[in-house]
Amino acid sequence: MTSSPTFHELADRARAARDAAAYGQDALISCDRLVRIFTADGVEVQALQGLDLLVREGELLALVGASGSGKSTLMNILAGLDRPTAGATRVADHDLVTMSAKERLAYRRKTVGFVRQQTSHNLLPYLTATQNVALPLQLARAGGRRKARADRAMELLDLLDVAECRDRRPHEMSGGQQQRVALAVALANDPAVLLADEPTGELDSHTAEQVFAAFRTANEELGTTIVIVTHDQSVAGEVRRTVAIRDGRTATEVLRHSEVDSATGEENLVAREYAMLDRAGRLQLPAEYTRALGMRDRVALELEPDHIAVRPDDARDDRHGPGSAEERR
Ligand SMILES: Nc1ncnc2c1ncn2[C@@H]1O[C@H](COP(=O)(O)OP(=O)(O)OP(=O)(O)O)[C@@H](O)[C@H]1O
Repeated sequence: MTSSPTFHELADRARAARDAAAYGQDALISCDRLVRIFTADGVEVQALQGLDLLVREGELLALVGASGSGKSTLMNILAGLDRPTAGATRVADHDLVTMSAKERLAYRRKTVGFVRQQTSHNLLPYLTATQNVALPLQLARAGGRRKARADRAMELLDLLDVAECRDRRPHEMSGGQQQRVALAVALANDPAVLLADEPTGELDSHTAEQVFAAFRTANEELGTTIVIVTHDQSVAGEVRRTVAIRDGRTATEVLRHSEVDSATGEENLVAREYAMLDRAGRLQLPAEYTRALGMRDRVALELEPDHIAVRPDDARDDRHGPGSAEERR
């Protein structure tokens, strides 16, 4: 039997709860129980169902998930293009729920950059690469005079390895070049966060690799925090953190770190899968795991000294089932 806590223990617990950092305090992006409900033809679709996500400054993170799991909905909210139905979300100290229309416009121009899947949606067709990159600087009234803006544009095109496209219009560039120029446009105002929704979705694998390398360069050289939605396994497998969304919630995460093999001296990327535990204690187990063990509806739990064991329901028969004679007693 557990003894009742002493007065001092209770006082310590109260102090610890008070001093505990508020959720997401240190994060650059924080999504707290985000809900987004769409109503189409009288039917409600819950695109986000209490999604929690924290992203630290400087991270390069991949978001993966089946079609319809809520990835684009989340990206549109983070980009300031849409509002959640409920929940809280902050990006670089901007509260995306209470923001006024004017603040929202400034947020979209200065705080976030966005790269879309469709190459044709990212660039203005009648402007050259340099002019496309200089435009957001002009709109944000940043970047100084015309010459200074052109210099900044050239610097970015150079960094992303598309300097040769400086005087070309989009139709004179390949799909991969267009996406790298689009990345330069999105980075022009030095955004705190760069969002990309399937930026390599229309490209062949070799070109996709080059475009992804440009994202990595932006992250490493400019320190930009990047969130990329992708179906591309080679992208998802190369970042340090991949977050999987399922049914409008963050379900699992894969974290990767380098380890040096002591025998060969070779550096390998080691991956480990984690499940997300929300503040209500809810956990989503990967479907492959529960299917493999035939788990559904109810599972057996055991608290061990250093872990919690989750096992198939061993009482799934009439004697012990819900409403059984034993339970009713
Ligand atoms: N404007 C809208 N009106 C009604 N339903 C919507 C709207 N936008 C999204 N949905 C629905 O919300 C759910 C999540 O959609 P979302 O586009 O976020 O998924 P996704 O994970 O990005 O999918 P995909 O990988 O196919 O792009 C889907 O069921 C979708 O049909």
